[in-house]
Amino acid sequence: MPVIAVTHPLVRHKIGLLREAAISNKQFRELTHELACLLTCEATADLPMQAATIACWSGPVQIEQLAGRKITVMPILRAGLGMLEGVLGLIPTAQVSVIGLARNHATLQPECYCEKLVDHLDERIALIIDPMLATAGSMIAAIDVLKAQGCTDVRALVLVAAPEGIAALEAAHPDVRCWAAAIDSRLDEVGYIIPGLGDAGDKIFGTV
Ligand SMILES: O=P(O)(O)OC[C@H]1O[C@H](OP(=O)(O)OP(=O)(O)O)[C@H](O)[C@@H]1O
Ligand SMILES: O=c1cc[nH]c(=O)[nH]1
Ligand SMILES: [Mg+2]
Repeated sequence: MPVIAVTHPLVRHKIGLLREAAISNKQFRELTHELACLLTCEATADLPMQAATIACWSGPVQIEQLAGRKITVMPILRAGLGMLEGVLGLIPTAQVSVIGLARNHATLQPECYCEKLVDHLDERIALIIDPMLATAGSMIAAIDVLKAQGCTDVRALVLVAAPEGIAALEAAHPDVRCWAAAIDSRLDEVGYIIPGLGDAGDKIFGTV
């Protein structure tokens, strides 16, 4: 099942706070940051571990370390930037691949205006971050870019997903798992998620 609803009580509580119409930019940013941390825990729960021996104060001790492939985090500009520090706070050695996608308001198709990827994507796990999965056009375009560079383990973290976007993502990239803090009811006639959050980019950056 590519889209996984995260049902942790802290996630459910914070998503509820995020829906408040009168929320300030500061509060929206803070909650987005906190939710990104919580989603990161869920999306990395199966990372492989390896044993190592270190010098502990009491003598040699066997510990566990993260093993295997390195991670790249890919924020989808702009709104994905609101989740970046939350992910990097838990995975500080991750490298960041940036993609700028703006949804055309008439066609709802994503238009790419920036792409700066790290190297060796075929050896990395990718965590794409974006608060909103609406039609999923933006997420699918970001995954297309990563797969074209050979990335084989792509994961996505979103705050709110619409059923229409989930269906489109599952059809386009059935191998990609997506962790969502909430799955909402539907899209409206102009492609906004209902009940949703409104325009996440505007709320994070203070634009209208
Ligand atoms: O699933 P989709 O239908 O593609 O819609 C979701 C996209 O729309 C929003 O970005 P937007 O294009 O508004 O850009 P912004 O982050 O700069 O505000 C959002 O952050 C997603 O990237
Ligand atoms: O509901 C939506 C849909 C797309 N982008 C947003 O920021 N919000
Ligand atoms: Mg926007």
